[in-house]
Amino acid sequence: MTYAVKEIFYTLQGEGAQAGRAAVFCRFAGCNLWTGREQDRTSAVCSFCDTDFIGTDGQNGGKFSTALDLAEAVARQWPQATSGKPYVVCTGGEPLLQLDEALIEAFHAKGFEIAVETNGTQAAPQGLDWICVSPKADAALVLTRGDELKLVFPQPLARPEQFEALDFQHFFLQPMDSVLKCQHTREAVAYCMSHPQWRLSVQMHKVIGIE
Ligand SMILES: C[S@@+](CC[C@H](N)C(=O)[O-])C[C@H]1O[C@@H](n2cnc3c(N)ncnc32)[C@H](O)[C@@H]1O
Ligand SMILES: Nc1nc2[nH]cc(C(=O)O)c2c(=O)[nH]1
Ligand code: SF4
Ligand SMILES: [Mg+2]
Repeated sequence: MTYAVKEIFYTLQGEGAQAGRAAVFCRFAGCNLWTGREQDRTSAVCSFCDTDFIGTDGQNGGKFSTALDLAEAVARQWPQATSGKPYVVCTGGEPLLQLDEALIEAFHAKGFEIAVETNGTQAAPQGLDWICVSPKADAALVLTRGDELKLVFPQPLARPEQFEALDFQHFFLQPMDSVLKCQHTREAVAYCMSHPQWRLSVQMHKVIGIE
């Protein structure tokens, strides 16, 4: 299996229950809900994406012909001789189009705890340590259990009530980043205050200006 990776970088997780934790981000190229091209955005199933996931031309990106090659490239970004469990966040694009059990084994063999950020339209392979599902209106949800459900808000056709009974430990609303971000944030705050099952996820990395 060849893995197409847009970029690999070391930063702090900016979102959800693990926000503030040091992590290597492995951003896979490609998504099943948008081509990534601006001219296709309005007709895409997912039209609010904040990420460039086309191609393999980002920092440390490339095509990796084996799971070991990719795991080594990720491990090179983790600081040497530190305390704390190495942590990799697999994202994209849609990581579950590519992340397979061979790669999970290779990351584990390098000592990594493995998280995934997924749109929930694909089944997850065995062995992941942290599953964050972010459902999208108009895309059938296949992955209905995990560690956190992080709903970009508001999506008129994907309301929090549709997901509140699913099997997740944490439920987050993440204000949709767009020209209306401030309004979306106020609406998410109001929803969390009236529905305390839900917590607010502010995209911390954007606030503090890190990757
Ligand atoms: C770029 S996606 C990649 C992973 C996967 N395809 C997914 O959608 O979960 C990473 C996270 O950013 C969120 N996201 C994407 N665009 C956003 C936006 N405009 N505002 C807030 N969150 C956004 C997604 O919902 C997801 O939780
Ligand atoms: N710092 C930081 N945290 C993140 N959490 C999820 C991200 C993503 O794009 O999947 C992301 C990201 O791009 N940067
Ligand atoms: S599913 Fe994720 S990567 Fe794909 S377009 Fe939507 S937010 Fe972006
Ligand atoms: Mg991001």
